Amino acid sequence: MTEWTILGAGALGCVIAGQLHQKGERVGFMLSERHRGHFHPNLDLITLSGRHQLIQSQPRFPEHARKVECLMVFTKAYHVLGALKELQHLPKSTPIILFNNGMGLTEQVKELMPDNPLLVGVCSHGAMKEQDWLVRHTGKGETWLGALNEAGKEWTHLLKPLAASLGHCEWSDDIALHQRHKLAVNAVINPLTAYNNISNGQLVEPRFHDVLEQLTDEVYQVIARLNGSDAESKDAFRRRLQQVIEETAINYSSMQQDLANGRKTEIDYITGFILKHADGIPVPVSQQLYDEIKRREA
Ligand SMILES: NC(=O)C1=CN([C@@H]2O[C@H](COP(=O)(O)OP(=O)(O)OC[C@H]3O[C@@H](n4cnc5c(N)ncnc54)[C@H](OP(=O)(O)O)[C@@H]3O)[C@@H](O)[C@H]2O)C=CC1
Ligand SMILES: CC(C)(CO)C(=O)C(=O)O
Repeated sequence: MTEWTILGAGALGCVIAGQLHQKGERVGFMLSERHRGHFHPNLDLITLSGRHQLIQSQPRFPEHARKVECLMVFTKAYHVLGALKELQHLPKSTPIILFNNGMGLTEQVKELMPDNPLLVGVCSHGAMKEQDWLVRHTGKGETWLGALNEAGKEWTHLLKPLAASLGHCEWSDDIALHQRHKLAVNAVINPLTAYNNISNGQLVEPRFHDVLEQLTDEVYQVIARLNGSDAESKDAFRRRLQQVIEETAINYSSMQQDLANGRKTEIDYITGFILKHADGIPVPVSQQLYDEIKRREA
């Protein structure tokens, strides 16, 4: 049985680790430097039903990389390259699955890890870190897996244990399409909620009607052009967006939380992607939100 190594023991990484562990899978955490020399308690995962599940796991650091059998990367997008660079001893045969939100890292990861099987996971589970080693699973979602390079295509067998543990996991031959699908929702909800310091549900208030409409339109046009014949209709995108807003109404988006807590956001990989691919499509709202959030981040 393959051991899953979780790089990025934050909210989502811990929730996925917990679900794998619950199904009897072997799981390990590859920790960041700040954890070295500290006591590592068992991970306390609060499941969707509110039950506490304690997960015992052997903490690992980059010098243990040569033993890693399958690496799942759950760091924020801006930490992915730095975290991978630390794993100099990672075997070239070890598959690496990137789960970060946003896009724009693919080429750099391919350059950095040219021999490893590379995959992407697009995951819509919800997770919240309440404190170090205490994580809450806040929403059940889907997981899509796809290859980033030829070697990655040999790892479709990972689906079975992932589907058994996560409730859903399917293979996609066009994983970038799934990434853009998710990115489109994030590119509307995240910067607007972060900029206005509001919960997702507050976006339906009349004062946000016009800006929400305009941003939805900008993001739709950019993503629809990239998706070509696979593009959803604008109404379908609106309905999907509305559904996420309703289902996560009481939640604060990850970007709102990052900005409100003085952390770096993933704006470069979400709104930054929209700006980069606008290619003549006017995107004034996206540009203004991007500039303002970058200014506040600094
Ligand atoms: N939370 C959610 O519901 C969802 C999140 N996502 C995406 O998943 C990704 C992770 O999100 P989330 O779990 O919320 O983020 P968190 O900030 O909670 O977790 C990220 C973790 O990465 C760790 N990390 C950073 N650098 C390194 C390193 N060099 N080596 C090892 N670990 C490192 C951090 O460690 P430490 O701070 O301890 O040093 C932190 O624990 C993001 O891209 C997010 O957008 C996608 C879907 C849902
Ligand atoms: C779907 C959404 C917007 C939920 O808050 C999210 O993925 C995020 O906050 O990053």
